Amino acid sequence: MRVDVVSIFPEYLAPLELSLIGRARATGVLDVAVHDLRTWTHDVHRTVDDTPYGGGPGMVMRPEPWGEALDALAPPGAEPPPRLVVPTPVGAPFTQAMAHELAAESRLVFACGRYEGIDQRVLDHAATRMPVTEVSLGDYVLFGGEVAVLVIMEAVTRLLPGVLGNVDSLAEESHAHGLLEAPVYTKPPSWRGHEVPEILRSGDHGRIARWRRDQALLRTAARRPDMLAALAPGELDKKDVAT
Ligand SMILES: N#Cc1c(-c2ccc3ccn(Cc4ccc(CN5CCCCC5)cc4)c3c2)n[nH]c1N
Repeated sequence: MRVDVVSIFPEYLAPLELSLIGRARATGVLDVAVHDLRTWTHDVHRTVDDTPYGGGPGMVMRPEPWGEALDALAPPGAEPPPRLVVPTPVGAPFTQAMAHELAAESRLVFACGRYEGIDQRVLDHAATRMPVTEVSLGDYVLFGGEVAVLVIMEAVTRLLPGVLGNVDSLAEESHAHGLLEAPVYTKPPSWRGHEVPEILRSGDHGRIARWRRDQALLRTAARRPDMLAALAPGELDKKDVAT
């Protein structure tokens, strides 16, 4: 997968060189390039923003540098065109399902906005020649899109072939089964007066699976009743609701 990221703070994306993403890059699974939007400015002050039409707080990112950046990174006629991913407070919620969709793409271009956002015409023009996805991490307000790109890139990279050694963990992930995961434990068996639940040390895999399912249901009911309500009919088998 080829990924281009455009930002006025390219150094914010330095973590993309670390850990599993760094290894995915080193092994060729992932090819990432980070670009400074100011590369595509031509004035002495390298201006990327201006006041909003219609008034309102803050500044808006000018369309011209973005237009030239996207022309350079996604030349008209390039096949297949990349998917343009734009983190924004007004985007669709980023979910594990969306992470899977993005992981299936061969090319992604991330546009990191700042200030009050990017002139809408940039997205409208891009949409005439490539798929555009406006995405939000959640209902809270960030300074810009860079942190969102780090989150999205981590969620997507985990799904790429060969990145996660233990593919079982992908299959077991809560958002794959619609429930939150059960609590996890490791050695020592007793720590500061806290014991590992005996069931997990019993070796009885059937009872352990039952216990984990029960814990997942309890957690989900307590913390994410929306996920419980969204479970497909039949996902909760009779044993789950036994008293
Ligand atoms: N993903 C994601 C995000 C972002 C995100 C993503 C990208 C950018 C680019 C710029 N900002 C800053 C910003 C902050 C608030 C507002 C809204 N205005 C506030 C003042 C009155 C008018 C409306 C706009 C722009 C961004 C924030 N925030 N939260 C997420 N989950």
